[in-house]
Amino acid sequence: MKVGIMGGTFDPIHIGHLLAAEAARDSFGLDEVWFMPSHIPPHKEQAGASGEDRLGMVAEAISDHPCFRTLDIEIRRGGVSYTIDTVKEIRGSFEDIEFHFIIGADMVNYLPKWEGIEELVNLMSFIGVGRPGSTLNLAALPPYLHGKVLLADMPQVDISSTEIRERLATGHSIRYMVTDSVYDYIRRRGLYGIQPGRTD
Ligand SMILES: Nc1ncnc2c1ncn2[C@@H]1O[C@H](COP(=O)(O)OP(=O)(O)OP(=O)(O)O)[C@@H](O)[C@H]1O
Ligand SMILES: O=C(O)c1ccc[n+]([C@@H]2O[C@H](COP(=O)([O-])O)[C@@H](O)[C@H]2O)c1
Repeated sequence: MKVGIMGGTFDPIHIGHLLAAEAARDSFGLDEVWFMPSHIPPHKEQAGASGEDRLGMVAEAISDHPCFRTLDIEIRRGGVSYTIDTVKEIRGSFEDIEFHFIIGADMVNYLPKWEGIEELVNLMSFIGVGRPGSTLNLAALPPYLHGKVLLADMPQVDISSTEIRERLATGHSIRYMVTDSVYDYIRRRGLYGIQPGRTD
C-alpha cells in the first residue's frame, strides 16, 4: 500500500492543501492520503487555533473524500513536531506501507534544514507541488536529496493560511478559499477573530 502524508499546521486547512494532496494521490496512485496536523511546527510560530480545532477543521475538510484520513499522532505526542520522530514512530506501526511526504515548493526549498534530513530521506520519499511565490529547482538541492523529491502537477493557487487568518480578522470573506464545512466550523467556534453572527 502507498500512503501520502500531508503534514501541515493547517491553521486553517485551505484549498491549496486539498489540491496538493489530490494532485499527489492522482499522479502517483496513492491508495490513501493521511492529513497530519503538527502540534508545534518546527520552523515557525503557531499562533492561531488549538491542535484540537486544527484537527477538527481537517476532519471537516476531507470528510467526503474516500481516500483521505486524519492522523493525530503529532497532536497527541505534543512538543515540537519533528517529522523524523513521527516517521520513525509510524514505520514501527505500519511496516508494509510505502510512505511519501507531500510538501509545497516553499518546503521543498527548506528541506536541507529539516531535523535529521539525511536519515529521513532513507525512510520515505517526498512529493513536491508548485506554490506561487516559490521556485522549484530540484537541481539546486544537496546531492543526498537528488532523486528523493518527486513532482506532481497541481493547479496553482496563491492562498495561505496566513492570508485567511488576516482576512477573517479584518472582516473579509474567505468563502471558496476553504470548504464550506471549514468556514462553518470557524463560525461555530468563533475562530481567528471572526465577527459573531457572520453568515456571508
Ligand atoms: N497554496 C498552496 N499551494 C501548494 N502547497 C501549499 C499551499 N499552501 C500550503 N501548502 C503546503 O502545505 C503544507 C502545509 O502548509 P501550512 O499548513 O503551513 O500552510 P500555509 O498556508 O503555508 O500556512 P501559513 O500561512 O500559516 O504559514 C506545506 O508543505 C506547504 O508548502
Ligand atoms: O522536521 C522538521 O525539521 C520539519 C521542518 C519544517 C517542516 N516540517 C514538516 O513539514 C510539514 C509542513 O510544515 P508547515 O510548517 O508548513 O506546516 C509539517 O508536517 C511540518 O512538521 C518538518
